[in-house]
Amino acid sequence: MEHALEVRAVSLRFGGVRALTDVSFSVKAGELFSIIGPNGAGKTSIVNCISGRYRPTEGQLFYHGRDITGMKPNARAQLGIGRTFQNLALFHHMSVLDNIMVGRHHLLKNNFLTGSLYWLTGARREELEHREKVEEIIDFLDLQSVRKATAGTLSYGLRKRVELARAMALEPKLILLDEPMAGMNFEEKEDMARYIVDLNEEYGMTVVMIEHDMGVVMDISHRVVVLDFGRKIADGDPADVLADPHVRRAYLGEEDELLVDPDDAPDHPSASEHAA
Ligand SMILES: Nc1ncnc2c1ncn2[C@@H]1O[C@H](COP(=O)(O)OP(=O)(O)OP(=O)(O)O)[C@@H](O)[C@H]1O
Repeated sequence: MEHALEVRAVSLRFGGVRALTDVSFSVKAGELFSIIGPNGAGKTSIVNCISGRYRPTEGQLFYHGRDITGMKPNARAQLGIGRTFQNLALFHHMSVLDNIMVGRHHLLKNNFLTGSLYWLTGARREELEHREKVEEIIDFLDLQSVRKATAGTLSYGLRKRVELARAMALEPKLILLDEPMAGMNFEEKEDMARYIVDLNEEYGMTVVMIEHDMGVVMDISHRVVVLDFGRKIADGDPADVLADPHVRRAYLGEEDELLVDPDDAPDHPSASEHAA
């Protein structure tokens, strides 16, 4: 499988704070890949480096073999890298439909200059195509009943779903999800997990997700990377990562968060066998 993303020896400093130190990992095209780690481990920092919000102090990033280290976020979005944010970034006064349409602006070929020639140019056809795509996403994420609602009036779980819809509207090949299930109740999490699996499987999107809910991460991820104090301490398939003694130690004191016992996960050695 081709690498969709390669993070090569990335370090990031904010003054004296070392948010990331020499982090390397790669994500294969079509993978559902998760980034985990205790609070302050550097998860959002690495996602911001991938999306272009932050520029690494050292190291390089490659997207399908192309060096994107110095590229602006917009240029990365045009290449097919989409994202959602930890804190919702919706236009609260706008409808669900319009919020999703905003997600397509990178794909608009016609602008206000050609807008005056609306009926003569391809602008009308283009708008219809965009509408169709938006309707497809609304169906996929079961947002029909709220499509005209003002985004700010929706429940938190629904707003997270609209944010996912807006990120999907860009038709990314790689989607970065920053805590897509944070603040959700059990049912909302189950729904969101299903949508994420479906967009990976049905749309073939490569998914890179930060998520704190270990049960969900271990359930749906193909591979996992673990950060601690800005350094990578493990990566591999979920069962191996759970059984890794470094990972278990990193979560000591947060043991309640490591909800899945490695002995319950299928087809892997126990922590003690692994350590032996
Ligand atoms: N803009 C910034 N300026 C200064 N320090 C920052 C900035 N962003 C992150 N940091 C620091 O970098 C480190 C890693 O933060 P980051 O937000 O990436 O961690 P995280 O794993 O996403 O944490 P959480 O799970 O709490 O969201 C922390 O020490 C944080 O305080």
